[in-house]
Amino acid sequence: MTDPVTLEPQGPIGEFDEKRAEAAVRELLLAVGEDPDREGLKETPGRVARAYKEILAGLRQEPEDVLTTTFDLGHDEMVLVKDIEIVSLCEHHLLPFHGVAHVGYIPAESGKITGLSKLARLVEVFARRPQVQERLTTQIADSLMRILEARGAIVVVEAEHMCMSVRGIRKPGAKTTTSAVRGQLRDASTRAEAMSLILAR
Ligand SMILES: Nc1nc2c(ncn2[C@@H]2O[C@H](COP(=O)(O)OP(=O)(O)OP(=O)(O)O)[C@@H](O)[C@H]2O)c(=O)[nH]1
Ligand SMILES: [Zn+2]
Repeated sequence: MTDPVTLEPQGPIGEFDEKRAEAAVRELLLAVGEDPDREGLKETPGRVARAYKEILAGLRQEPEDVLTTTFDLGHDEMVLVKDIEIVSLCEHHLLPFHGVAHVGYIPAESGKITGLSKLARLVEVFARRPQVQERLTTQIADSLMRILEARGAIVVVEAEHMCMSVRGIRKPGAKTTTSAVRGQLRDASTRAEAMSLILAR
């Protein structure tokens, strides 16, 4: 039998259906044996729905939406922004993973540069989606190459996954590091320079 929920109007792809999220949270509370109508939980489905809307806002954004401001500064050497805090949602368990991203690129020959804050905004676009850390890392690097026509890109993400610390194997503090290196940053010496800047404290 077809699930009646799937027959409801879907709206445009990517639209967040707050009512549906609310109903799902109410259902989850029932499934765990709670009473969603008790005083303390009455507002919870609505709160959780709004929280997910915020945490998953990147689903309704494209990298092109944020890498908008570009200047021609004639700077053709590496630009690196370190320690951009990230909170994302592991797509396997819908539990957060959090840590930092380091994002660097070598601008296009033309000197096309973006604002520094836009690099952090780019990270947010991809972090605020159901993710795996590897895909988050490569999507950021690939967007820099494609949209800024960068000659090289390097992205390193270090994160702790709640699905590894609060459940399952329960290893709080374990950090996962992923990297994506593109274009000229694959050259051994350029890559080594970038990594030493990233690792410097
Ligand atoms: N590669 C990768 N794995 C992830 C990420 N986030 C979570 N995982 C892993 O996804 C895997 C899912 O494994 P399953 O065996 O299907 O699920 P599970 O039974 O909940 O696994 P355990 O966590 O080992 O209890 C786990 O090993 C998680 O640690 C990520 O960003 N990247
Ligand atoms: Zn997980």
